[in-house]
Amino acid sequence: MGKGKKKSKSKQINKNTTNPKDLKELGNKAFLNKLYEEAITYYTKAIDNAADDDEDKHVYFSNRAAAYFEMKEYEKSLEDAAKSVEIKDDFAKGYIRKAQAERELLLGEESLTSSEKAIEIDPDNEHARELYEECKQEWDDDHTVEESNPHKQRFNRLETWLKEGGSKYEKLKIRFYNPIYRGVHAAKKIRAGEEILLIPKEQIITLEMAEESPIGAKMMYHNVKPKLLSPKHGFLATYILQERLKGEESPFHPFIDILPKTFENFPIFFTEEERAYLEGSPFLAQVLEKIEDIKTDYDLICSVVPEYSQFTLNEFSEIRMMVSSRIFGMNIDGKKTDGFVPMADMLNHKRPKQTSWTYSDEKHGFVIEALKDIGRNEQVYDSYGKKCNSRFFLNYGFIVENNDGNEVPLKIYYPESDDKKDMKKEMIGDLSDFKKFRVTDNFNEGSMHEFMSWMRFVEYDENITLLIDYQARAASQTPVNDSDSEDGYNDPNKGFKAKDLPPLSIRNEKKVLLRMKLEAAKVEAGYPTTYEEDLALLEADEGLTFNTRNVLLMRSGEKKILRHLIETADIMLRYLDYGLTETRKQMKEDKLKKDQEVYIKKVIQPLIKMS
Ligand SMILES: C[S@@+](CC[C@H](N)C(=O)[O-])C[C@H]1O[C@@H](n2cnc3c(N)ncnc32)[C@H](O)[C@@H]1O
Repeated sequence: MGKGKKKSKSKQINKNTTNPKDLKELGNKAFLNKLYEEAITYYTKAIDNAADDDEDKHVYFSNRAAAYFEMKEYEKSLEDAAKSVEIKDDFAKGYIRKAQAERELLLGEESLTSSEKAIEIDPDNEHARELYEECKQEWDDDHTVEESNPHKQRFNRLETWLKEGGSKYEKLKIRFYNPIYRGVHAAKKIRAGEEILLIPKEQIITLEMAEESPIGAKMMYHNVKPKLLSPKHGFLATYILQERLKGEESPFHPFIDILPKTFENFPIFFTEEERAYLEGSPFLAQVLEKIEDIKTDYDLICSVVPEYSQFTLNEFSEIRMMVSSRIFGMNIDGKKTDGFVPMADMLNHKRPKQTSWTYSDEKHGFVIEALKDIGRNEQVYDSYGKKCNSRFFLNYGFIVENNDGNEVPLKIYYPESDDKKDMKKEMIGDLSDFKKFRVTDNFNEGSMHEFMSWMRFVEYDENITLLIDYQARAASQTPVNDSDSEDGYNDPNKGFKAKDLPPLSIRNEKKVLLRMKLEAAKVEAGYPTTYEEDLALLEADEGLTFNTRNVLLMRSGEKKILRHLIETADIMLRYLDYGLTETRKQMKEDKLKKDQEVYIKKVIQPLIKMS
């Protein structure tokens, strides 16, 4: 390419020149000014006018390759770069341009060879070396699993099927991290707002298809749907089980063939030894409940459709979990449905949201759009949402480290000694003895406000008229969502939900904090190991498997929340004994977490002022 000092020379060149070298200079000048089309015109004229023995002919092609590259016309760029090295086969720059164009055209192997050739010719060429290293890294990362691996071959067949069926995802590629764990990466730089995937409706498996399948239709006939605990999962699992039996006869065979075949990472399939790691964790009950729920659904289906027993409970359970880890909820042609979307289901989870998906009636397919720029080779994620690790673990078989969506279930009963509990139950129109919460380690969250409000309610043993006043106020002030209401306000009995109670008194708040500490400590005491011991086990990482490590991450996450509740209760109980000035002074001295500071300002200080 023309260097700076040549620029001034080209200024004097007549634009109508026919001299190839001058035309090349004019082309270079246009190129430097980013006038690529103009540059191409000059280089083309240089090529056309060049004599057979023109010693610069390979440069004209190579420069035009560079201009085409800038215009993202990679095929033309490759053609010119190839021509340039055909003319002069020891031209390193030509090989660099060839490698660059090949890389953009996703010809990984070719770009590796071309960049290697450029280094061979010019070992000191930094640019060639850099390019080669990038191409090599990309190639290695794209080929952790050999082409001959059956998993890889199945995937190649899926891609052929998808593309022949009209799916479009030119900027995406699949990477295998191991034969069974895969993810989607950017094959090229992706810009925010770009549509990166389109899967036509015909390649989507929907709930309706499952309901119309031979066994699905029988299930519908026997009215199983409303009785199933997880109807959509049950029907979609049934569809996959049937199609799997058809083998290559199934129109969805290429998709069904790439679905996971092992499910050991899902807690419901843990061995006794792995399950022992869950001792004391409230999560264990969720795992057992899930096993029971799946069995209940399976037994129900078998009882009305006897041929269902051709599938074992274990097969049903596996596919049922596979469904929950890959299902999409969509609206197709105005109808809400659920289903499998090949390729879209290959995106792994990460927050914050980097892509967004929807079914587009207009495009007649499922589309994914990038919300941010995504660099070449970066992994492309889908956010499965802010969820507690118990949900990720149970339904998807993985754990998010440092997850800010973690929760611990707590059941809070009215105290045995509460002689006003019947009145309270009536007041809120809920006769149950307890309420279930999922507490978090952030008192600023809405769910924690509800929790604290309920604690205040059940622990309140002072002047009951105060609660009655809240009920009356809530009933008269809460606008309804409910369209049945004529005056736009709630039914008086529905107004008070015990979830919007502000701090009531220092005495009540102290009882709340003590109770919170007690409940958290009760759960904590159920684990055979402490939080610190779990952290040490994770740190040492000796003999941990993927699953046992996940359990440790899971249960230590629960303990972290419990610790926060206990620690916050201790701090707040101390603050409730201070005067207002002292709270301010102490806040400066204590190392408080953000939510604890807010709690002091919003709860403790107003209570002290009130007293
Ligand atoms: C919708 S699929 C994604 C594609 C999947 N990786 C595959 O190879 O088929 C969901 C499954 O991917 C895995 N997965 C997704 N996100 C993950 C993450 N952030 N960490 C670990 N595993 C993840 C889990 O096994 C999960 O059940």
